[in-house]
Amino acid sequence: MLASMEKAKEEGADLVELCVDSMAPSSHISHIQTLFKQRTLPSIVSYRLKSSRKSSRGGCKNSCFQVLKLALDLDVEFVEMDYEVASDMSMCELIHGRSNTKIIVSSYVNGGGRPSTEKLGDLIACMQATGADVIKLEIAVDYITDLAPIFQMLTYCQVPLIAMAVGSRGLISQLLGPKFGGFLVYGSLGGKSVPGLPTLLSLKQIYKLEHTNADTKVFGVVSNPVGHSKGPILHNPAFRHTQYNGIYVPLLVDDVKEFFTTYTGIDFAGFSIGIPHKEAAVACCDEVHPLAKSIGAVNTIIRRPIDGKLVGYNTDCEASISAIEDALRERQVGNGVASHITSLLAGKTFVLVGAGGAGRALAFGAKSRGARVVIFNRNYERAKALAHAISGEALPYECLQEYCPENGMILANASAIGMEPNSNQSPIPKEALKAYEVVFDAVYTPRNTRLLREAAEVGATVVSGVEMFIRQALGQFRLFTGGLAPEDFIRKLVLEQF
Ligand SMILES: O=C1C[C@@](O)(C(=O)O)C[C@@H](O)[C@@H]1O
Repeated sequence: MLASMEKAKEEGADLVELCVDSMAPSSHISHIQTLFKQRTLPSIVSYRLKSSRKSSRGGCKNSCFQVLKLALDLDVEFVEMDYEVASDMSMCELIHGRSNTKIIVSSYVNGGGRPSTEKLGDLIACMQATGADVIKLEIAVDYITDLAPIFQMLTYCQVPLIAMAVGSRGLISQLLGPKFGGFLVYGSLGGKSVPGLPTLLSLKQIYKLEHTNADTKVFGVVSNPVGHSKGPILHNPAFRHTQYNGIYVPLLVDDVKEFFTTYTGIDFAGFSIGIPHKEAAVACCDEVHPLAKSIGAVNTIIRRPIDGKLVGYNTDCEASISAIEDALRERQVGNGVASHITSLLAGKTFVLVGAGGAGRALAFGAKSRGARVVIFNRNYERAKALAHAISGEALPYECLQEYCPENGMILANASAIGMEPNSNQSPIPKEALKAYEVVFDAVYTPRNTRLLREAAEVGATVVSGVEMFIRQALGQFRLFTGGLAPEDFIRKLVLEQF
């Protein structure tokens, strides 16, 4: 524990929690005393009866009392105990007789479904009556929307409150804790990923929560899965660079409609929309930009400050098409062809894999530049519907590998094939790539997908999804902040991090 404490110090922790219940039954009290005395950071000494291995056999309560009393005697900064322990008469005496130590009383709430603010309020009042200085609620949540009452409690509760929502959908209970007035935030040590817990390193290096306050605007990427998104490592530093008071967080959303009808506050200011929500999110907007409307997919939603209305945009279209056009232009210049041709895609065959949100953006973009768009998608019906919408062509997915009406075509993968953890996959065999002049992959994790590697090997010009990612994010940043995006800064940052 002392070694971990040193590690926490190196990673920038302000204080650590010493979960003594994990060591108490087997360790001699003198070892615990040594730990308390030799602590090198302010500490919370916690002893949970519920998680203790011996609790059912009794005796543990004694050990709990003994350890907590020792922590109080040694003036450890915080002592944390279960509500049940704090309500015990003999503990009450200790709590009221303490000198410098602050008491955290905690309770685990697992009601199933969204907890009501009334229920939480009542619980907090009872817990406060024990003489607690700080209340901690650990809450099991099934959906990200279950966190709304917790943010309300954090905002309005008069007592210092720690909220910790358990599980991967609970992550923002930590990241947005300080914005809503939470007393402290937990992070995991050593970059270790624990569902629902940010790493301490990400708190210090990416989110820098010390800069957030009640006025901080909340932005985030609404996606499922969401862990792959590099949005947080781009937008958070960019906000700081431009001195914009915002935070950008991963939002693991199951039901996009419910998300937008739950988080209606003006502080939830803007969103990137990722897989698989780009099409469903259109219906959540009060207004949709004409381009996004014709595409039928939004990847950006902002809450308009003047009236709180949700306005949807699509920055994927311009981002992906302009990246492909730039690559074509460079290739032509490399081949000694004049560089002033404006409609580089006109008359070209543009083979698109995928007919979801990103696929729709590419299809509309390519069509608007005069390309002949041919769509392949595992779900053929969806391919046909998109082809119909843009007056393009759809072919069965099985035909992709033989499809070769001409050479010098453009291939764009807008499906998730090849995305981590399935990075050994590619939508098309290497041999078939010889028919393509430019190959684009919307997948950006990994940066160099199997498709791009193989395309480069057969001599195609490749366009990475990272380029699309950067360009769509530049567009989003402008919409989020109303100001210019620091392009050079963002490019450098993303290329360093990928
Ligand atoms: O497709 C993407 C990527 C993204 O979903 C992300 O992973 O951060 C964010 C979206 O805005 C964008 O259109």
